[in-house]
Amino acid sequence: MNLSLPLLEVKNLNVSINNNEILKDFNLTINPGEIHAIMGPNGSGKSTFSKVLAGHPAYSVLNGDIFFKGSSILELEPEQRSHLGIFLAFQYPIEIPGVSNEDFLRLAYNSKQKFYNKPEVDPIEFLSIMNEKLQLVNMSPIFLSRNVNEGFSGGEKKRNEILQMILLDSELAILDETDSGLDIDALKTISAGINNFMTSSKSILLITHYQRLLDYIKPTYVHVMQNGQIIKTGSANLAIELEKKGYEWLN
Ligand SMILES: Nc1ncnc2c1ncn2[C@@H]1O[C@H](COP(=O)(O)OP(=O)(O)OP(=O)(O)O)[C@@H](O)[C@H]1O
Repeated sequence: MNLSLPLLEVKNLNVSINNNEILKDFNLTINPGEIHAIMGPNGSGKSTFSKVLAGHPAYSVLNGDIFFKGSSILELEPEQRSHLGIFLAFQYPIEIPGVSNEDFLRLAYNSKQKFYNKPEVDPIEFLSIMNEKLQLVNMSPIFLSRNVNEGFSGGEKKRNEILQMILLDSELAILDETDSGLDIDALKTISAGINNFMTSSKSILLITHYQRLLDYIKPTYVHVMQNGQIIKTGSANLAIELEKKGYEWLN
């Protein structure tokens, strides 16, 4: 991988849903090794941005482009984006009744293996891979035999998202309010898992409302989003300032 190339480059992106323009001339560049946090008031377009990156079909890109590792991804299906290295941990992870977590994760893992012409793993090999990953997020193997997210508590769902992220080893991890619903110990465990995942060739985009997550995962940049645009960028200190002063002073 070319480390001098931005991992993600979003240029003048305008996005609408149901004829409502949500992202307006949105620009963001993320280089390998960087952690970016996006904060901002409710409804400012943070989740919309994350879903557009992952290729959610409900959103229309009216203008602009998204480059991942130097190539436009606008025409790519969500699955192709995922194989290329974009991972989105959902704000509200979905339940998949009737599908075991283990089967789901193995399918996702093998689908990526296949994309890169690598051998697929059988259930026994997969379990040995998973045992190591489960420990990283302090999850019991019991969760592998349960159906995907079905009946999981809020925090368990978030933990399961991070497990998937670690397994797929994606280069760009987008974490949408991963800290919400986590108890104090889980926040520390999950943060350690995320920090462990991070390398100089990967990047993380954190969407969060609270500074506390950034005590554990140190951002390179903190951005404030408002009305579909980034209106301010600063260092980790900006998050501390926002916690004290809110968003009003920025207008
Ligand atoms: N299907 C839709 N139809 C109409 N408007 C929508 C639709 N989906 C999202 N929006 C609007 O887009 C705007 C941005 O929503 P988004 O979820 O991206 O905000 P957010 O910054 O992530 O908010 P929060 O901090 O509350 O999670 C909101 O005003 C929302 O109502």
